Amino acid sequence: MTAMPPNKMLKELKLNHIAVGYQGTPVVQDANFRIVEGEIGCLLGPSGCGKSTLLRAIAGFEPLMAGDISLDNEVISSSETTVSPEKRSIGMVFQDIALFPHLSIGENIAFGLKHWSKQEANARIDYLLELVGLAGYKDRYPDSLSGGQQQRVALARAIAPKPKLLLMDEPFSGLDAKLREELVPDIRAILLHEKVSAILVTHDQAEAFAMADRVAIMEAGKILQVGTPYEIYHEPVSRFVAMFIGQGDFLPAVVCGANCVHSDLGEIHGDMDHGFQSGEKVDLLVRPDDILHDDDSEFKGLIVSKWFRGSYFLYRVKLPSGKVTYCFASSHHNHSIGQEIGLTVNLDHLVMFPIEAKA
Ligand SMILES: Nc1ncnc2c1ncn2[C@@H]1O[C@H](COP(=O)(O)OP(=O)(O)OP(=O)(O)O)[C@@H](O)[C@H]1O
Repeated sequence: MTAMPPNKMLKELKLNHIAVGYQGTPVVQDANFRIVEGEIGCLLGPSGCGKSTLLRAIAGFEPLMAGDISLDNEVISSSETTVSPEKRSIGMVFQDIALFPHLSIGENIAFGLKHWSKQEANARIDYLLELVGLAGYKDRYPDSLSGGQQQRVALARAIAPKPKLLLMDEPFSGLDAKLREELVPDIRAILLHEKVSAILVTHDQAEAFAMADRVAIMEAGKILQVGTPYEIYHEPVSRFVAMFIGQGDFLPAVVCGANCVHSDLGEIHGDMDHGFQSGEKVDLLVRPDDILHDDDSEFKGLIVSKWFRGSYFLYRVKLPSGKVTYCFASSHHNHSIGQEIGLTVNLDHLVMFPIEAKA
């Protein structure tokens, strides 16, 4: 396979305090985000929070009400100017794959290569088909391909003209869970190989974490936090982010030192200063993997519900205080609802929030 790296790699895409909306009403406000060379970003949030609107603004389909977007230091959108989508060197992949049904796979990929010589375009098509694992499919038609194969072709078509940036709006949501799980790391590997920077829109946390280097969590038109998947999961800046990402519970707790907190789980010592004052009342975030089943532990919980997840059990356990949390157990520890089991607390990174004032 002849490697053909993109000529025009993105250096930086920067969203600077942008507002976007419809009919004069902003639906995204004060959004800041950036991705750099070879990076895959993600806009993650619940339905209706404004992810697609933001993506459409980056693509140039929606004008800005405030702020600006720059691509390699050139402003491509502001409240005064919107460089047209076709002049942005940005490719797009959508949920509804939208391959041209009357064109062969090769012709679909050739669609954005009209200005290329026939020889160069053919070489590019062969190269991309091999890259996406569909060598030999050039003369087939879209309806003879599976959903996953069609999405690979859509990716090949979008990156064929070597865009600086690829925008993907829920590209996997039409595919079944197993296929999605297989396809996501493949697509990430292809983008990294081709050094194409990309932004993915999704409401699926697992997809975001598997795909992206940098994730922006959105709620109601605002970006609440930007970070690596690890930071977002382990260092959420708000209750919303903590609860939107993964499972967990808040336990009432009292601070007992710079890295210490006392809760229904006993006294826990974290691995760094949490910034709260001794004596302060807080809510402590407890994730399923923070509490492990341990036959030898004196600390007990009563199983109130359970899920078999193949390689492990996830239990909901009632603590002696009456609070309920999650607990992990390996898959051969199959206990019944109503049974008491030993628990070990495995929590060294303390995530806490001030107690919310009751209305
Ligand atoms: N063309 C439009 N005209 C008016 N309002 C719109 C338009 N498109 C979207 N909206 C509104 O803007 C808000 C954000 O929509 P958007 O599609 O950006 O959200 P999203 O996070 O991508 O949602 P989903 O995950 O459901 O696709 C919603 O309240 C939506 O109703």
